[in-house]
Amino acid sequence: MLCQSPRFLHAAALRESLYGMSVRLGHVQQSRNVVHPGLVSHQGTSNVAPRQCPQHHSRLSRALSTLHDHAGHPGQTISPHENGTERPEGELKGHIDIIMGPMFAGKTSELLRRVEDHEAAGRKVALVKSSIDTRYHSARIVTHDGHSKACYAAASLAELRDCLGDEYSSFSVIAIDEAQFLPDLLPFCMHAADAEQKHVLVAGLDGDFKRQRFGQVLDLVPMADKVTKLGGRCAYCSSRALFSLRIAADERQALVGGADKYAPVCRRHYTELSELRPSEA
Ligand SMILES: Nc1ncnc2c1ncn2[C@@H]1O[C@H](COP(=O)(O)OP(=O)(O)O)[C@@H](O)[C@H]1O
Ligand SMILES: Cc1cn([C@H]2C[C@H](O)[C@@H](COP(=O)(O)O)O2)c(=O)[nH]c1=O
Repeated sequence: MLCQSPRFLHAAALRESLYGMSVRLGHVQQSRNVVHPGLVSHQGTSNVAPRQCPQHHSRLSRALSTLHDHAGHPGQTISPHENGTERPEGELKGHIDIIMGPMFAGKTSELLRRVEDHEAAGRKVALVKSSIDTRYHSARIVTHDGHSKACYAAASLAELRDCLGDEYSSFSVIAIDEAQFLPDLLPFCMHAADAEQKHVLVAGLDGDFKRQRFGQVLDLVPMADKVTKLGGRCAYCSSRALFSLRIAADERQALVGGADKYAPVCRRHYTELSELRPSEA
């Protein structure tokens, strides 16, 4: 099977694409269909001898040989199975999906929906939340409208891994809720997706009540395959809620709570009401 991942590109195709790139830059010297500087005949012929630029040629050769070493030899393909990670045909490959947004936007509901889809497809899912979140239940993920599912609760993702022991490798999907509270979110997810080829689902707040970065959720965005930003319904009008307004007089970034301490708000109500927030005594 020819894997679509750039890492496993057929080495010959890789060479071709590099030549193509260099042609556009006018740097290629020894392709049969290159007319220097950077003109390619559609017939694949040229009556102009390609001009050699030793400096560029050796740089390109070095780059190609490095890629060659990593991508295999011409005519050879590398399948992901050859890197020592056995995965049955049709299984998922490394992937990171982020579901973010303010409180009450439906992040947990969406996470549980995707978990159920994976389970229905026969994949084994480890569902975990930060153990800081004890709002509704210590060992269940519970949505604000009462849906719930049993989960692991851990202070960190390293702790989850230790707790699962040898069983960890049997999970092809890791689903994480309340991701903003997990201190090792970024390294764990990168390793799980890049090295272990797991499908990682992450749900969490992108910003805190001050609209500042919260934990490592935003750091994961450049690593993600898919990012979904959900919005809720403003508690004070019918507009889309983008932010979490803290009603409680507490300035600490981490303050576990629900509708007793927070309300989902639109931009206008966030701006107006956050100025009126009671401050700590
Ligand atoms: N102020 C609120 N108090 C309680 N439940 C709410 C409130 N606003 C919305 N909800 C309900 O919560 C659901 C979303 O819950 P959930 O998936 O747990 O959201 P999130 O994980 O983004 O906080 C909504 O579909 C809605 O039914
Ligand atoms: C905005 C904000 C929230 N929190 C806490 C409050 C809740 O316990 C969770 C978010 O839960 P949800 O599933 O997204 O509803 O985070 C906080 O500690 N600090 C904040 O600024």
